Amino acid sequence: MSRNSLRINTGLKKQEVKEANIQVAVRCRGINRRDSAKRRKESEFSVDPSRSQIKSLKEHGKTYTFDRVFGEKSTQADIFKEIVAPMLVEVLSGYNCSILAYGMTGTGKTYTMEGGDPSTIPIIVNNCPSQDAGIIPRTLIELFNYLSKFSEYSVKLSFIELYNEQPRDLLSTENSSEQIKIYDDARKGGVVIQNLEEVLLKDAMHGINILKQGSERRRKAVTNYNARSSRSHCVFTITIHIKETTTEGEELLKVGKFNLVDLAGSENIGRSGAEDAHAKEAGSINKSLLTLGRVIDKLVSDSAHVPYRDSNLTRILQDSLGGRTKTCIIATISPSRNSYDETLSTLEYAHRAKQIKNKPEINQKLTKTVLLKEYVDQIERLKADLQATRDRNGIFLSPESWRATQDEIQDLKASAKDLQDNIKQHQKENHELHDKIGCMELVEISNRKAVAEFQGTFLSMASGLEAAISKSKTMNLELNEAMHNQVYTFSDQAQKNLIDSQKYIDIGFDQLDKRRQEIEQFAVDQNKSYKELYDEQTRLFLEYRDANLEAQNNLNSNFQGILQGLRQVLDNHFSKINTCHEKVNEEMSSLTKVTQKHIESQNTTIELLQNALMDTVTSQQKRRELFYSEITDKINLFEKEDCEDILFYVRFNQKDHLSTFGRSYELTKGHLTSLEQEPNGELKTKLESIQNEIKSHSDLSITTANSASAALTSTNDSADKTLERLGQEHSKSLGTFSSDIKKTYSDMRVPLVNIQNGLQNSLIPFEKMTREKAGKTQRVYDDAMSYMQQTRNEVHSLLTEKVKSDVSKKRTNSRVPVPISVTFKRQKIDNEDAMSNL
Ligand SMILES: Nc1ncnc2c1ncn2[C@@H]1O[C@H](COP(=O)(O)OP(=O)(O)OP(=O)(O)O)[C@@H](O)[C@H]1O
Repeated sequence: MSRNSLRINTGLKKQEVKEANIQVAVRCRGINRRDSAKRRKESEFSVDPSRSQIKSLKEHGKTYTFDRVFGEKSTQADIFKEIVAPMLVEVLSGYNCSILAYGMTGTGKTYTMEGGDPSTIPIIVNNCPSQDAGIIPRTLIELFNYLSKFSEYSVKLSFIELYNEQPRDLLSTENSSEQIKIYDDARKGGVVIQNLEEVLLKDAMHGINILKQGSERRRKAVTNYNARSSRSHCVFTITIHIKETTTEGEELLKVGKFNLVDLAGSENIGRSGAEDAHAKEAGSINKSLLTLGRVIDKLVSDSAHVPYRDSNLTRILQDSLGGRTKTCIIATISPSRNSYDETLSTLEYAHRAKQIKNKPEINQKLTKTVLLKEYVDQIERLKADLQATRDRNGIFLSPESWRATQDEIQDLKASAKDLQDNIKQHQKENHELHDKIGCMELVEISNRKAVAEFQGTFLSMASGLEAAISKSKTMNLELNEAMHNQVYTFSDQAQKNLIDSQKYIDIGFDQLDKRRQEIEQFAVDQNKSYKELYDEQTRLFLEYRDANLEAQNNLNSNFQGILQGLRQVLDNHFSKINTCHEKVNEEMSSLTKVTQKHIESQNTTIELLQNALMDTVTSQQKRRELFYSEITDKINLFEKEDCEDILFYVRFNQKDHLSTFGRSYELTKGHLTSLEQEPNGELKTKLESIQNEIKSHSDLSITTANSASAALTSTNDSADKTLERLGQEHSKSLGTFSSDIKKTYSDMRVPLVNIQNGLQNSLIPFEKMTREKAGKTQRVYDDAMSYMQQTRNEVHSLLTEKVKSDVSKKRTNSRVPVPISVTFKRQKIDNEDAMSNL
């Protein structure tokens, strides 16, 4: 083991460098026993390792994308394979690399870096890392496996913690925390940790044992979130030298450094249950993490001044953040609902850090001669110191040590300057605060006025509340007196006070509940009797209705009987009419047949007569034509002989002949007419007799039909009348029935409405009383709340004054009490809800 000064970034040679973003991975562990039982099941984040995303499931929740996301199923081996192994390769090529585990307390930083609790879980099983072994043991095993190929190498490690901002060597056997110093090397650049022990490792197991021992010495405590909560930041550094021989035969040393940093957990002091010294630890942890956050912000915003010097943590990590180191941050989160805010803040923090750009540079390879020269120089320097001390009295230093001391002084001066800058900044902030306080004081005055007015009404409040208020006042006075020393306890007292008020309000609520139960019982009873009454009325109504229905049914069946009889009479009539009709039809068809025969024989006779007449006419015609042709021939002959006398004679004869012929023609015609007329007269007579016969049959049918129809009509009329009468009787009985029902309804309605009104009226005073009680309780509660708020404001203003006076007192680093924010949850008593429950 050698005590040395560890240079965080040494031996870097100038080279073309490319900027590279810090890699950020997020690991979400599974739910464990300590996560709040209520909220264990449903996480408010969805973790998607395949897309390297984490999404808040709340409304308007953000989605965060990282370089890698590991879900609860990811193993230690996965983390090593995907994050650490590639970085180890970089270290072995001569880069400085850092892995930082950051996250809320209890989320698995130490588990990720070191592994499970080594007192219960073995780190090595069968010469292999156990399932729970973390990054450090896996790195050591993998490193020595790799180095076994080389003949000459060295692996050194150092292990320090920063507890309450103070560095402490976890490898030192002495209680030597005072001896470690962190300062800037003005000449070579970088941060130097003086007097740090470095152990030369023989093998991986050696390194793992050292890790175990150092880890045991690390400060731990039990918190609500973690049974072995680390209360310090710790840096485990592995420095590797590998000898290489160039083609020219020159021996070179390749240097790589691996910083494995397990940061203390950020925590909500109230919820982690940290008290007294642990609250102070937590405050210090949060402070250094806050500085880390500010450094990240400044780096991201490319600010000219990055406040690395504001905390030892950021000084040590200076090269890993925005420097020449390759860095990866593993942000650990819990899936528990309880940790939603902390998880969100870790994700925001990690997301911002993703934008930091480093400029990784490979370390210059050292030649054996240079290294030997460095060692020889160091020995010479130490010798010179020893000699100088031996030769003279007092403290004497060699020029080298003198220069180192000078460096340290320079560093201290730079720190002092930074502090002065900080003081100026704080002064500026103080001025601004002062102005704000001025404004607040004005508000305070008006508040006091309002409070004074309120106190007037407040005094007239119920006696039970007065007791609680006077108790609060007493507690407030006590608080004011003890405020300087008991700021931390104020929260508890205020809480108690609040609990007392809450108790009083709870009693009020209990009474209100009781009263409500009584009213509900009353309402139930009323409802019961109302229901009984209603059931009775319904039963009576149903009985009455059933009786009426029966009567109606009887009436209906009687009516149906009568109707049936009437229908039968009608049916008889109709069958008689039908028989008549059939007879008439039969006679009509026989008459039609006879008539048809007469007509046919008549037609034959007419045809015969017409033929005979035609024959007579034709022979007459022929005779006349013959006669005419004889006459014509004779006339032609006489005309040819030109004999007037003869012609005259002939013509005279012809005239005779003609008149003779005319007479015989008229005779024939008359004969014909008589012939024509004779048969026509017979036929007519016959036809007339047939027609008469038909008419008499038809008249008989019509008479029969008319009498049947008249009988039917009279039957119908009498049936209609009977029906009308029955209908009138029925509607009359129905009218009586319905007016009876109406009357029963109206008789029932009045008592029912009265019952309802009675119920309503009986409820009104209860409603009013409940409303008043609820309103009164709300007012009492509001008054108590505003009084508590005023008390809080007073405490706050006193604290502000305290802060001012502390700042003005030489602006020393004296501890300024952290104002505790007391928030009172306002519970609204919903009158509407209270009433609706009735
Ligand atoms: N991925 C995981 N798988 C199994 N157990 C885990 C895992 N992460 C954490 N744990 C367990 O959760 C508990 C808390 O883990 P750990 O001590 O590593 O948290 P931490 O972040 O280092 O807390 P603190 O900041 O308080 O030191 C331990 O019991 C640890 O074994």
